[in-house]
Amino acid sequence: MASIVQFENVGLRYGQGPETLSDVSFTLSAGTFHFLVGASGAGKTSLLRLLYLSQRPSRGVIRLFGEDMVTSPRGRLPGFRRRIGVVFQDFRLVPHLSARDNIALPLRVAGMPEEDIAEPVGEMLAWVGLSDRADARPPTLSGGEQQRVAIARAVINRPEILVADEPTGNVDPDMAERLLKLFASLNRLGTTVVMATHDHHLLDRVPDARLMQLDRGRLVDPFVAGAA
Ligand SMILES: Nc1ncnc2c1ncn2[C@@H]1O[C@H](COP(=O)(O)OP(=O)(O)OP(=O)(O)O)[C@@H](O)[C@H]1O
Repeated sequence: MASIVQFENVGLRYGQGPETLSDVSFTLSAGTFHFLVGASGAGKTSLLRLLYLSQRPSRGVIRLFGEDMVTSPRGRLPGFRRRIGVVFQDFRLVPHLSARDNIALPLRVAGMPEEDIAEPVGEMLAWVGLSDRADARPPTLSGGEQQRVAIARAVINRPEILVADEPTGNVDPDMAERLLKLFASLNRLGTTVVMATHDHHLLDRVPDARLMQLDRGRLVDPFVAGAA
């Protein structure tokens, strides 16, 4: 399988502080599913930020889609970012847009004709159980509902890479399993998934998922979930 993500001796330092991530090296094959785990403060969100290109490393090499992201001209980064779906820990929904229009955003940005947008958005709303909240704006939604809108927005255009930071942190166990199934079906269609989670119950729910474990900014040797 071709590799879609490669980190080589990546380090990240915020300002003049100590390194938050050190000597992080790994390769993800296209179409794989990875859980990212580690104690609070271990560097999970920081690693994901590097992966979805909102942060540049202080050292090392990051290759996505076979291209070097560190030396790539800044003007090309938005094009790469559009191939990556992101579920942010704090959702980052557009507050004045309805749930429906938040979910439709990636399709509009990609230039999909307006008449083709309603159907996939309706399907996604149903998938995340929010058909009856389609016209609600984020400030009037609960945390769990906002999280589901954020997930629907991240996956609607079937990104090549899906990066999700604690995507089940605000939902009940049944909804967490349902959302995980959504990620797994997207993964079966070819999307490479990296999902940070504190929820260890979910780890054996995705067959063949691998575990990436961070310990104080360093990656512990990966092993297959469930085998440990
Ligand atoms: N923008 C920032 N500026 C300075 N320090 C930061 C910044 N973001 C994160 N850090 C620091 O980097 C370290 C790792 O934080 P990070 O959020 O990546 O951990 P995490 O594993 O995602 O934690 P959690 O599970 O609590 O979300 C922490 O010590 C944090 O204080």
